[in-house]
Amino acid sequence: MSQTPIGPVDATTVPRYGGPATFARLPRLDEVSRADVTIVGLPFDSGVSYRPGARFGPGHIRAASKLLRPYHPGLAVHPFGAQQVADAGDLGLNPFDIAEAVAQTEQGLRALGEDGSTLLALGGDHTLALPALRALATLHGPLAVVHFDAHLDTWDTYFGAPVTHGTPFRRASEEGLIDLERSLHLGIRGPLYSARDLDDDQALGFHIIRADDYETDGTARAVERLRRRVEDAPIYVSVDIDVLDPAHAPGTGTPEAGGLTSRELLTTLRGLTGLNVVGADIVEVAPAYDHAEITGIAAAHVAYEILAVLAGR
Ligand SMILES: N=C(N)NCCCC(=O)O
Ligand SMILES: [Zn+2]
Ligand SMILES: [Zn+2]
Repeated sequence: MSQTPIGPVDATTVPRYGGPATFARLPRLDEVSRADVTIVGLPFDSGVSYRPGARFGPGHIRAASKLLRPYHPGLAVHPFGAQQVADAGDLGLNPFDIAEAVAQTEQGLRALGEDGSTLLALGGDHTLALPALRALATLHGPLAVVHFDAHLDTWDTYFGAPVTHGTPFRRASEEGLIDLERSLHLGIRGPLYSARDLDDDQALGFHIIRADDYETDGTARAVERLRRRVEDAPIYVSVDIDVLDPAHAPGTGTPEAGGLTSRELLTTLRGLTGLNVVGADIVEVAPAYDHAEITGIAAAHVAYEILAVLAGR
């Protein structure tokens, strides 16, 4: 990075509730010559199996990100100062054709990432992890997927449909986009269709750190297991906000009781410091079910935590 990054609008000059509608009031991508990290919205929710509304996620996360400050004390970094972060706005995705929206996402992300910029995508539903992995695997080869979710998302089909928000990691596994020796789910819990769901997931090769494991073993142990699993592989971080307990994230489409606290999630993400994160998404934020921006704030802080990890590179 040769120039000083352009950071957020100064909150001592322009109050936080005003200013640009970009993530954290950062510059738009067209206002900087190049971004080290590009934030992009993916407003699409035609792949959901229950409550719709995640198409409004990107705007909600941006609105809830206005209070983020420039210094991250936990990691002693300036997430917006150590690197140029910019907001590319939203991709235009067809709401009536999943296959086309998935193709548009892959193409859009590939275009944004081709200059080496690290992508942080704001969903949108979890279907979008599939085109994101397609785009990034072309650049990096098979990726270690660090997947935070209540759900496995390795189911086969819904109503015969292969590309949905419950199936992205099955399809991506079949396509060879995932390093299945280095991938894991964290926060898994709740009712399944049958015990076979877990067998199928294990047969693909995923490891699981369950929500219950946080209760019995604590967050530090989860971080230890996570780091041992991924080693130095290129990592794709996928955060389905329903990994959080509905008390910490009510604004989502398929909520499950007994989830992580936002503190457990943020601390685990911080544990990715020093690892090779090459891309990330935050998905399933459905603002119509949110209250007092609880879910939006959690998602904005998840993004900030990931940016802080990237700033440490
Ligand atoms: N990816 C999310 N959020 N949910 C998947 C749930 C699929 C189901 O309805 O069983
Ligand atoms: Zn989920
Ligand atoms: Zn999911």
